[in-house]
Amino acid sequence: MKRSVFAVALNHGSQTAAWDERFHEAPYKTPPKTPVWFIKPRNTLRANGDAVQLPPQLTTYSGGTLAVVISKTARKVAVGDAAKFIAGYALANDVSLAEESFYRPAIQAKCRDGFCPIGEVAMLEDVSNVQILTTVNGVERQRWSTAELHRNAAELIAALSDFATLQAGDVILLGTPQVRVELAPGDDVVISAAGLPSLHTRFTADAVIASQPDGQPTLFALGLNYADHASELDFKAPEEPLVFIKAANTITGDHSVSVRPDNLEYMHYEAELVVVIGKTARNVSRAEALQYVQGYTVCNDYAVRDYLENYYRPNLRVKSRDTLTPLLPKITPRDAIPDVQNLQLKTFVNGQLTQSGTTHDMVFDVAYLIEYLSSFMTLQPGDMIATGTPKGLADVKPGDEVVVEVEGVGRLTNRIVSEKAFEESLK
Ligand SMILES: O=C(O)C[C@H](/C=C/C(=O)C(=O)O)C(=O)O
Ligand SMILES: [Mg+2]
Repeated sequence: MKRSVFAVALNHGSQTAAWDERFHEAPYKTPPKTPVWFIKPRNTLRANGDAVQLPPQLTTYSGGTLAVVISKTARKVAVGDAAKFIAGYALANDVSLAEESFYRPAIQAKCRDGFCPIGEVAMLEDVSNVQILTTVNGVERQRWSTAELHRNAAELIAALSDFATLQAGDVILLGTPQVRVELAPGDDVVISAAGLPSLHTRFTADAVIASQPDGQPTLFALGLNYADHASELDFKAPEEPLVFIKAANTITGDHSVSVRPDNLEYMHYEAELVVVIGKTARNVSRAEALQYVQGYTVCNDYAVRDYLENYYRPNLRVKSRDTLTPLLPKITPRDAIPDVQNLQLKTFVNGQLTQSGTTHDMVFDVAYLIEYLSSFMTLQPGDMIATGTPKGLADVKPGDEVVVEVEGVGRLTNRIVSEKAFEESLK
């Protein structure tokens, strides 16, 4: 079962209380209006009883929480109907480094190997006031209640399924308090709650051979990885890769439709080269990185900028919407591309060339991105990296035909439809 694991930050009252003053200042400007989603990619997933290696020299925290498991396809679910889409609940551990900022996605803090152990599923009738208990080596270190959460499981299912269709087996972690439990090598951590199987994880300094994760291949994407695109958005080029993750629900195919939500100011295309990982990669050097590439393909990393909030920006509601990541199914083998940093990227809207750039202008090149990501997480065959888009964005409207092209790799065509027309087509 290839599941996606979503999580929400700032959903516990103690977090928003602790950060409230900061959230009224730059770069946040205002407290979050919508759930602050993030993804726990498959390299983070572990089962009950698995050991997890603590990253050396980094203070790491346990984040015991409750997870809701989806029972069947859930699309635009009303809060009152959410119970029909719940298979049960599980205890989980949102393991994390300290979060110094919520502005940009916290990939290094949240997505390291083993940073999401999830226990066995069981049904609970009432989760409005579940006591989540964390013990370390048999001593109680944290106790909190789901009654302290801003949004409950039903509200989170409704909010997420409004833009991302959920599948059976998908999981949502409901959040954690501001104060977390610091971990040390050798710690035996047990997360427990009445009516649910406990979750036991042993944290170690030693290298751990992990079980094969059962999650969806990870789709990484890069923000501002072309200096000219950064400048057209009034940003400086980033000093380290601005990585975000897109969930499987957003991917669609060639000659598909992409839905432009109604009542929008601005939805733009983004022609991008996509790297497909071919071999398990961990701590890979830049010099050897391309040996871990299976090949390349093309995506259109659409963005609905109306929905941008300055929390884990670009947030999932902008970048992980259903149908807004057309991806060419054909993978061009690595050896068919002599120099991946010398490829033309183009976008045509209704036959007119509207975007043109070259992979030579990437701020962080393909080999460096593999070295960077594999330095703190294990990349698996099938994982993909959408490497960013150059200057030349423009709004697209229903009826537009959008073609994105990467020299030597392929052309990807799709058509924009309005949300109204798309919903009509589903009836
Ligand atoms: O505005 C931002 O935070 C950057 C964000 C993502 C950019 C890309 O996906 C890219 O540069 O390819 C955005 O523009 O939504
Ligand atoms: Mg992009």
